[in-house]
Amino acid sequence: MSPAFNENSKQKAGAGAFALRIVTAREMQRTEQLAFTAGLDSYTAMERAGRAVADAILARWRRRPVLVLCGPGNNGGDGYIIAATLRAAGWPVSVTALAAPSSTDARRAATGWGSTALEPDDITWPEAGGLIVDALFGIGLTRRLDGVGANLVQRANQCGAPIVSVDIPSGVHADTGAMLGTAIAATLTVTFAWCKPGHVLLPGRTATGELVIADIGLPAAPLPDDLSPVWRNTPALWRHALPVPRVQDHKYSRGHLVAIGGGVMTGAVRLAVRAARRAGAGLATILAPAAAVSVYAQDQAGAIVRPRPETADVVAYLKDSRVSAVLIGSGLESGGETSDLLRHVLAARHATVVDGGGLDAWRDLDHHLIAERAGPVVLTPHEGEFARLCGNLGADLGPGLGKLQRAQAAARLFGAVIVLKGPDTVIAAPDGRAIVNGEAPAYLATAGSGDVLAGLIAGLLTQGMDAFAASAAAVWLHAEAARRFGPGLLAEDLPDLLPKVIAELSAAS
Ligand SMILES: NC(=O)C1=CN([C@@H]2O[C@H](COP(=O)(O)OP(=O)(O)OC[C@H]3O[C@@H](n4cnc5c(N)ncnc54)[C@H](OP(=O)(O)O)[C@@H]3O)[C@@H](O)[C@H]2O)[C@@H](O)CC1
Ligand SMILES: [K+]
Repeated sequence: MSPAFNENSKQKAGAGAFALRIVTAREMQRTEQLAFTAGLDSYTAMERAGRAVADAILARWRRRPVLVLCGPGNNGGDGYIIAATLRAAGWPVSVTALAAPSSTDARRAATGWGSTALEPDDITWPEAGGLIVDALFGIGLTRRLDGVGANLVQRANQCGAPIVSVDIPSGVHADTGAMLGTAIAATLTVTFAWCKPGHVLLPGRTATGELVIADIGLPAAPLPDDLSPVWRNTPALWRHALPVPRVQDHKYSRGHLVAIGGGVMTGAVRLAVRAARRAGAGLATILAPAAAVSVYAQDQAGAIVRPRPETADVVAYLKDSRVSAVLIGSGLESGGETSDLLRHVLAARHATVVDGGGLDAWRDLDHHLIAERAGPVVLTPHEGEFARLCGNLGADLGPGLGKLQRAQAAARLFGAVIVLKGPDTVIAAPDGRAIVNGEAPAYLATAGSGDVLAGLIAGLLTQGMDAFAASAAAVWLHAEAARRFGPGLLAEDLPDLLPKVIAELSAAS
């Protein structure tokens, strides 16, 4: 397993993995408190935060009229520092205050700004050639925006000037990415120390625009022990674990994947198996209903296709010690036969990817079978499948449970890696680790692309890669292949794009 996935302190981690962390608002606040206890002055932190935002603005825009919207908390405090810094750089700056500053540091920053703050009714909104700084609410936002605050957000979004958000667009929930009533649509967001879930999960990711993560000297003390192990998905986390064939390898030692083929929707497993083979699986065998054998056999000359007239044939085949992973569910109907097959597949104790119809079958499994199985399991639901799989999972944790927390809860419940798919796919492990993939291109919203992903995960698993790392790697490779192809992408295109993406990663490591 990657050391990056285990890091829990700055000392233990490579700087790269450390910087990729995603922390909740509460974790950020605790990190901040530890730093203050260790001697960091809280106003110094605010000054650094404000200057970091002002620097990002000065690096991107030439002198122009700027309106700074300040809220009552420390986010507003940052806003007064930004206003004073831009004024000192010669910019025409005006400030409006939603309410008087409510913290000691924010009051001090407002005093430092020194000039009058406009009443919201007296604002002259900048045009496209101006700039707005959104310092209304940061990670301390707890309630829905309404009244004057909501009105300021809407007017700012409508006025046509680019908006720079301080820490997070006001109105976005830092832990879930949800919009609390309404939210700023930023061109640029400057956050501090680490990214928050709200920057990478939709709709917060769209509201964030370009994201800059500024170093303001935090953490300045050892991290809280129980900081949740969550990262943004990039190759730094798993590149070193990608399988590379050794000189003595043969097809079985490179990994033998068995895919359970369906009788009608044969395309799913054909796509999946091609992706697995392109990812390096030495051999793929499709166990297909007798009537569909010729369809599978005509598609890929290099894959083995065997009939499976009875479930017993599958059971016997999976006893072969040369099988190293199983893919079940792609193109299978939910219901009796699939449930029966899934029970037998799990009993065979291989690493297993469960997709499509297999996910409904998983829901109906006896829980002792889930607990007793030995092989690692990856479940790959999209939101609809997740809702059927998990029902109101997490409802007891509060109404605002986000995608990240839902995936983590499901992974713990099932003891399986969950790949909760979408434009902001979350990969969660049973031990609480999670990775958010924030960069999937919309071209992936096409039939069959989920089958390719399931096959790609299975292809990496079958070569011995850890289930969590294999899932994160597959999600990233899948998105990168799609990004390179661009418009007109078909799921059929994806498998053959993989070798180049993988080769470039391997060459760069
Ligand atoms: N983390 C760091 O390292 C550093 C963080 N820094 C900065 O501090 C920010 C966090 O500051 P923060 O904790 O004061 O919270 P913030 O976001 O200003 O909001 C709290 C205020 O809003 C109010 N309020 C809440 N919801 C509301 C609503 N719907 N409608 C109306 N009001 C509402 C709430 O009122 P209350 O709930 O108390 O009644 C309170 O007055 C952080 O994002 C970053 O910018 C840097 O300065 C230094 C380093
Ligand atoms: K903000």
